[in-house]
Amino acid sequence: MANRQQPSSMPIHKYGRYEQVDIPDRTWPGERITVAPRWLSTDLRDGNQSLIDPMSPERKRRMFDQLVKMGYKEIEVGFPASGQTDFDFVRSIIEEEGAIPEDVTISVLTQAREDLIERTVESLKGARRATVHLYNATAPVFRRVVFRGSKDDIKQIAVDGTRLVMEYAEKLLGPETEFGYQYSPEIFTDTELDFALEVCEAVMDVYQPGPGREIILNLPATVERSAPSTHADRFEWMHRNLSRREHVCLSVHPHNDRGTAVAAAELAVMAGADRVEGCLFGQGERTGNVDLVTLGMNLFSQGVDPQIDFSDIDEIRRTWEYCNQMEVHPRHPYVGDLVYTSFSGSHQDAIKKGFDAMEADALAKGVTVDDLEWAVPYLPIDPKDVGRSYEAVIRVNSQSGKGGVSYVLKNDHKLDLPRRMQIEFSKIIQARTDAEGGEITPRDIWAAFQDEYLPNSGNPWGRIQVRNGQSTTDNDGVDTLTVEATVDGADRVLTGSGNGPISAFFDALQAIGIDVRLLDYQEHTMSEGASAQAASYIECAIDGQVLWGIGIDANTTRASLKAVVSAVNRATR
Ligand SMILES: CC(=O)SCCNC(=O)CCNC(=O)[C@H](O)C(C)(C)COP(=O)(O)OP(=O)(O)OC[C@H]1O[C@@H](n2cnc3c(N)ncnc32)[C@H](O)[C@@H]1OP(=O)(O)O
Ligand SMILES: CC(C)C(=O)C(=O)O
Ligand SMILES: [Mg+2]
Repeated sequence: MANRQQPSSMPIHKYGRYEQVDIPDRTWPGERITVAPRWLSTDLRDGNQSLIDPMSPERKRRMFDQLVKMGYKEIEVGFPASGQTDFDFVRSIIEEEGAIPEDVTISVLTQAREDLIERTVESLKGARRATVHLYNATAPVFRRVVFRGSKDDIKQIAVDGTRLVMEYAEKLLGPETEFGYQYSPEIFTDTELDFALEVCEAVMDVYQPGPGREIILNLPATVERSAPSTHADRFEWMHRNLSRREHVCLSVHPHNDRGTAVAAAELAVMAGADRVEGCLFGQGERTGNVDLVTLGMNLFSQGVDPQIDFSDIDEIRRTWEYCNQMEVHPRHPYVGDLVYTSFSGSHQDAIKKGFDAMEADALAKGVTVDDLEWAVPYLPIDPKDVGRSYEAVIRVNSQSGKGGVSYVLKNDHKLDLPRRMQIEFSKIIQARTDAEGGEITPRDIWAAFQDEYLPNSGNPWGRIQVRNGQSTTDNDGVDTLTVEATVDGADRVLTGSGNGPISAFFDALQAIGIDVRLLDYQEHTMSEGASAQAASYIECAIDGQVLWGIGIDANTTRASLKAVVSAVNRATR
């Protein structure tokens, strides 16, 4: 087919191309992530600084406790020199016995300005483990517009800032504090690579990382501008060229301006990054920081332990929504309201078959479904693993087919409809969703099913209602059936004989002018144990119409007779 697209009127001349990196022997495409990187949550700093209404101390504390509970061991808790609120929050968690677990390191951000550095270090007094994180922008436009200085001037800001952090840490923090240092060349992604390296080296010359003295070099995509592959190339280049690499924790800090922060983080880890900074559900400046939940769950879905507990994702989401006063989008990966739900017919069909196949495999292997590798089409993970139920997995509207409707009946009512009956009932539901629009709930599907096939339960309709039946079998295997029934409102006793109760019943119906021929018959138990109910499904040709009926009863013979009545009544409805 010819491409008929036309040039747009968009002002494309305003934007330049992002430079590629010349690294033809790149190795990252062949790497796999087999262990979780170190995580740092910056929800309380980058996330908080981008809120219309920054978190109150109480909200900050709720978020901090949630992050600790999930297993984050590095948490950026604020920008203490920004004002009293952040400073007091840092003091409050340090001063409250046990608020910061022994193995959790808090970190705080500061600009490279002496007064701010002093205040920042002061906020950490008495902390068990604390990192000061210093940043200054290094990209050309920032050098020219913000700092109005040369490359050397900008490098000097980083060098002086690092020296000041060390001096104030020495002066203000006691031996009880295990002190760490992090430097970020802000706007790394727009900084010339050799200059970013030069600044990082100069910072290291001051800080002198070495055995037992790690430095965290965090290379932020402050504004995401490149493809994740180019970002990865830049990381591989830094990873290869940094000196003292074994004493450097190389950290990635993607923002999501192009919507590819998750990919950028993953490829950066493949390219050598040891650590990822981000926020839950992608909160953060503009389009957000990289989403730590998606990253962690992506590992989980590949069989890699994220070392973070997402098993109650709705609880995490509720806390996040409360603290940020924002809502998670219904399509947000792993957590949105609709992400484990299929409306469309072919998806539902495949999901239902997937669940059935998992059950059958588990049965055949003598294990539980949870012991098997997850293999349900259209569901990348088992919703149960994040605390979701299967209730919302399939929802039915006009785009749905037999798979969805029969999934609801099987899941909610233990009725495993034969395939042709699924098709028959699905048409009934389809007619309704087409006529009324919107979604039909599982409760309404069940009401429609009862009304269509089980009219005797609470809603008697149809020509025949059976009350009692007795059958006897003679020595030749001929069944004689006597049934007490109401036929067209009058009490009748029907008798017939055949080579089984169903054919005997057909014979009895023949006597009152109803011609029934058996086409298919299936049954299954609905539960285990002595009081188990059985479901019988019968497909009949009745006076020229082909119809299904269903009967449910603890006795399989009664269930099959009820199924015949269900079909016969439907034929004359
Ligand atoms: C990418 C990021 O997310 S970076 C983190 C951003 N977060 C925040 O800014 C939240 C907290 N910040 C604040 O509350 C305020 O900015 C404060 C209190 C820290 C400082 O406020 P102010 O003193 O009014 O300065 P302001 O923030 O406007 O900074 C501008 C000045 O700092 C300089 N500056 C900016 N960043 C840095 C830096 N990292 N290191 C050194 N100087 C810096 C600018 O060049 C400018 O200097 P000038 O006044 O000489 O032109
Ligand atoms: C302070 C730095 C790390 C930052 O948040 C950014 O550049 O996005
Ligand atoms: Mg940021």
